[in-house]
Amino acid sequence: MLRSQTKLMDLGRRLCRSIGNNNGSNLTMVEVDDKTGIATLTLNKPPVNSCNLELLLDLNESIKQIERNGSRGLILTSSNDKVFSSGLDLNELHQPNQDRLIAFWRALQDMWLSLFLSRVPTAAAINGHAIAVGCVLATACEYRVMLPGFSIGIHATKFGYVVPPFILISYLSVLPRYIAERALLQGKLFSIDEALHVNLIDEVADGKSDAIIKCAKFIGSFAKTQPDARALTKRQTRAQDVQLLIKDPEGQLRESLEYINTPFFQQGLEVYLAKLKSKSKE
Ligand SMILES: CCCCCCCCCC/C=C\CC(=O)SCCNC(=O)CCNC(=O)[C@H](O)C(C)(C)COP(=O)(O)OP(=O)(O)OC[C@H]1O[C@@H](n2cnc3c(N)ncnc32)[C@H](O)[C@@H]1OP(=O)(O)O
Repeated sequence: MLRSQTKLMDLGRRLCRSIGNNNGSNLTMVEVDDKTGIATLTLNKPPVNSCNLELLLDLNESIKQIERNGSRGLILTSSNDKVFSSGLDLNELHQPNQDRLIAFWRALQDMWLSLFLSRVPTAAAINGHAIAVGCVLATACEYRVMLPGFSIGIHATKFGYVVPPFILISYLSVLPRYIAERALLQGKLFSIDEALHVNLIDEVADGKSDAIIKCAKFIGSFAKTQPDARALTKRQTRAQDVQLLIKDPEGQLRESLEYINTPFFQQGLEVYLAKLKSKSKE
C-alpha cells in the first residue's frame, strides 16, 4: 500500500472517535469529530427510537458525558433513516409497574432538563419523523435542520393525551404562542414546508450528512464566544422555562402519574396501541 494511502486512512480513522457513556449500551452512540471537537449523539434504539426507560437514562448519560469531555457542541440525530424518534415508548405508560413508571418519568424530566440546559451549543439533525417527545428532543436543541418527506410535531390531543407543562414549554420556546397553542390543540404534525414556515425548524437539508454539516456550521457560529459566558447566558435565557420542573420535580411527577393511571388515559392508550400494532402489520 502506498504511504499516501495509509496516511489518508489514518486521517479518516482520526476524524471521528467513539466515546462510550460508561454503561456499555448501544442505545445511543457518541462520536467526537477530532477536527471540530463537535460530538454527534445518535439515537439507536430500533425500530423507531421510542423512548423507554433505558433509552432515556442512556441519552441523559451521553449528554452529560459530552459536556464532561469538553466537546464544543452536540448534534442529535438518529441511526434510523426514516424515524428520528417516535416519542415516548407507549408500552411504558400502558398498565405500568408503578416503580418503573416513577423511574421512567423521572428519567424523562431529567433528560429533558439536561438537553434543554446543556452548556454546549446543541443542534438536531432531524433525519426522519419526529413525533411527540421526538419533537420535544428536537425543540430542546438550539437549532434544527430537517430532511424533507417527514413529519414533526406533538399530536397528543388527537389521542386524548394532555401534555405535561415541560412539553408545552418546549413548543413555546421555539414557536409564537398562538401557533404553539393552535398546533397543540389541533394535534398537528407539520410537514417540512409548514415547519419551516413557522420556524419550528431552521433549515432544510438534502441528506443526513448535509444536515450534520449545517448543524456543525451553526455550532461553529459560537467559536468566538467564551464558553462559560455563553453557557450562563443560555441558562439565564431559559431559566423561566425550567422553573416549574426545577422547583418541584416531584410535584410534576405526581401530577403526571395521577393522569397516566386514570382509567380514561389507560383505555385511550389501549385503543391507540392496538391501532398502531395493526397498522404496522398491514
Ligand atoms: C398534567 C397532565 C400531565 C399528563 C402527563 C401524561 C401524559 C403522557 C402523554 C404525553 C404525550 C405525548 C408524549 C409521547 O411522546 S407519546 C408517543 C407518541 N408517539 C406516537 O404516537 C408515534 C406512533 N408511531 C408512529 O406514528 C409510527 O410508528 C412512525 C414513528 C411514523 C414510524 O412508522 P413506521 O411505519 O416506520 O413504523 P411502524 O411500523 O409504525 O412501527 C414499528 C414498530 O414500533 C412500534 N411503535 C411505534 N411507535 C411507538 C411508540 N411511540 N411506542 C411504542 N411502540 C411504538 C409499532 O407499534 C411497531 O411495533 P410492532 O412491529 O408492531 O411490534
